[in-house]
Amino acid sequence: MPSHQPQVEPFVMVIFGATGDLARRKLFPALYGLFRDKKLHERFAVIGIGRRPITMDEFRDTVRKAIDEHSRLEREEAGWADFVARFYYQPLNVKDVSAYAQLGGLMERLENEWNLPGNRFFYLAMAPDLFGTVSTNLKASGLTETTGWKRLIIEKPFGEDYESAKALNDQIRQTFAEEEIYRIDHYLGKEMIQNIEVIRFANSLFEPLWNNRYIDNIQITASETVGVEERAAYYDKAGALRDMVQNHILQMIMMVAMEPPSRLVPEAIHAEKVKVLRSLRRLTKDEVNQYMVRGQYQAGVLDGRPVPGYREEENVDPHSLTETFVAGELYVDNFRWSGVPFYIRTGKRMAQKSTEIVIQFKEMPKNLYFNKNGDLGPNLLVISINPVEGLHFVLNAKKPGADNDVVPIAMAFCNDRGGSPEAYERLIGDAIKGDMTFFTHWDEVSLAWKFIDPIRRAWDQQDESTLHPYRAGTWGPDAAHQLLSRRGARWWPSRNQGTMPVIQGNQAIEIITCK
Ligand SMILES: NC(=O)C1=CN([C@@H]2O[C@H](COP(=O)(O)OP(=O)(O)OC[C@H]3O[C@@H](n4cnc5c(N)ncnc54)[C@H](OP(=O)(O)O)[C@@H]3O)[C@@H](O)[C@H]2O)C=CC1
Ligand SMILES: O=C1O[C@H](COP(=O)(O)O)[C@@H](O)[C@H](O)[C@H]1O
Repeated sequence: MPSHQPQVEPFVMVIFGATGDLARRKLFPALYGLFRDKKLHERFAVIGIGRRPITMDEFRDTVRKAIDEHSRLEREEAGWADFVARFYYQPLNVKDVSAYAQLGGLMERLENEWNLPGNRFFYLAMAPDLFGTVSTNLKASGLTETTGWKRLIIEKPFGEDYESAKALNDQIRQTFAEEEIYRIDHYLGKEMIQNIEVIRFANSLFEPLWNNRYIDNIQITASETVGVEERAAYYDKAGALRDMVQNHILQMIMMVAMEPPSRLVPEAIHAEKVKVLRSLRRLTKDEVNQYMVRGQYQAGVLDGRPVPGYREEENVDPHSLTETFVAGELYVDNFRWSGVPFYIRTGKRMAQKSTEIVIQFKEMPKNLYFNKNGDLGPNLLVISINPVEGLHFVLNAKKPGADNDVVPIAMAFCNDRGGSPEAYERLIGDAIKGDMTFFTHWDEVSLAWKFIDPIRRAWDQQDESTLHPYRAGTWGPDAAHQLLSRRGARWWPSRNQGTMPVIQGNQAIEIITCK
């Protein structure tokens, strides 16, 4: 959470890839939400770029449909004309540097018409192999020479390994300085991810316990029920390790494990996050299969309907060895976390959509109380990120009315306000204010790849025998459970729409918490 409140200023935003899926589903609705909540300056304009030769009116129609279908806010006629009048379209092939002159002409015209001071946003919402080209061509055509500021918002994936990410970064840095580059990781825009810092650093309760003396293990789950959908061309090359672990999962580890920053400013926060990645234990080739598990979904049943296996999906190589599931036991080798396993798991076609972080505290030094199964469950702090947003603190207490039975109870906070801004809306709003707190610094990207690359290389050299199959609709392969059971731990069941089943002995106890 930034302590300062930067001002919003007038700007022109150029969206490269404005006729694509991301623009339609996320970017236009985000701009509409910001507009409706009066978080944009009254003077702004948006230029959409794509190759297809559509007119400005057709483009505005696309924006309207996008908002009707995907906005968190119902579109209102009042104010609509004012909003949509700011959208313009310029057909352009981004590979053709000579075509940028037309874009420059349009930008200058709009800057005059809307009395804009030359603040320029360039949003790269297109295939990653075009990121570098656009950046280079923007400079070559002089569009980044401006009287105001210039900022680049760039989508994932940022490279496919350290070398390619570095090459891309070097290319972009020819045009934009690090403090002008806003690398999106949409997980950092999620309400409860942003809340992790607040929970940790605004409560004196947690800081003394937030270390290897009191925490037994940390579990991070990002499970999905969807399969590869229409993204096979990208996903079959990327796999879950690059798609989810390199960015979102490592970001969650950084948020949980970082030291308190000296001040709530982006530089101080990034510096602490980077230290976590520097302490993250890198795996040697021989250690990879000891600490990491990869899996691939097979046909199964989800929500009562049969779903195909990964290799049967459209446009997937029928012999693909791409992992759709990753689990791992990671270590942050510093004073605070030495010896505490960070268990991670992420996958497609799993039993539930759930993004959740569970902090499991250590057992009492001596148990005076037992529940009827003869044990006492550990205290848990559960941070629910998606689809439920909330916080559960699981404690032990006397079962009401019973003499000696102890049951888990939960102190819960549930964010069920509904209609709160989505990740993209928060992040675009931050970028407009010039607040980089929840964007990824190059140091984070590069260190993340340096952690991922040896795992990727090891798996790329292995055959099918280390790719664990799992049935669609389950919690992944057995090997992912064995990662924990060998240390006497287990994955805590995901909280599901308001209940948190806690398992003690072999019995699941439902703690009713939120509606
Ligand atoms: N879709 C999503 O939910 C998410 C997407 N992303 C990332 O966002 C980026 C965009 O993804 P997405 O919107 O799905 O992609 P789409 O394929 O749907 O859209 C691609 C866009 O790029 C334009 N385009 C392609 N080539 C050129 C060119 N040579 N010159 C000008 N415009 C071009 C297309 O316009 P036209 O066809 O008119 O040329 C289109 O507007 C990717 O980096 C992706 O990884 C990240 C997270 C989620
Ligand atoms: O970045 C990505 O994230 C989504 C999952 O995001 P969520 O907000 O729904 O948890 C994932 O489906 C996609 O493969 C990946 O590229």
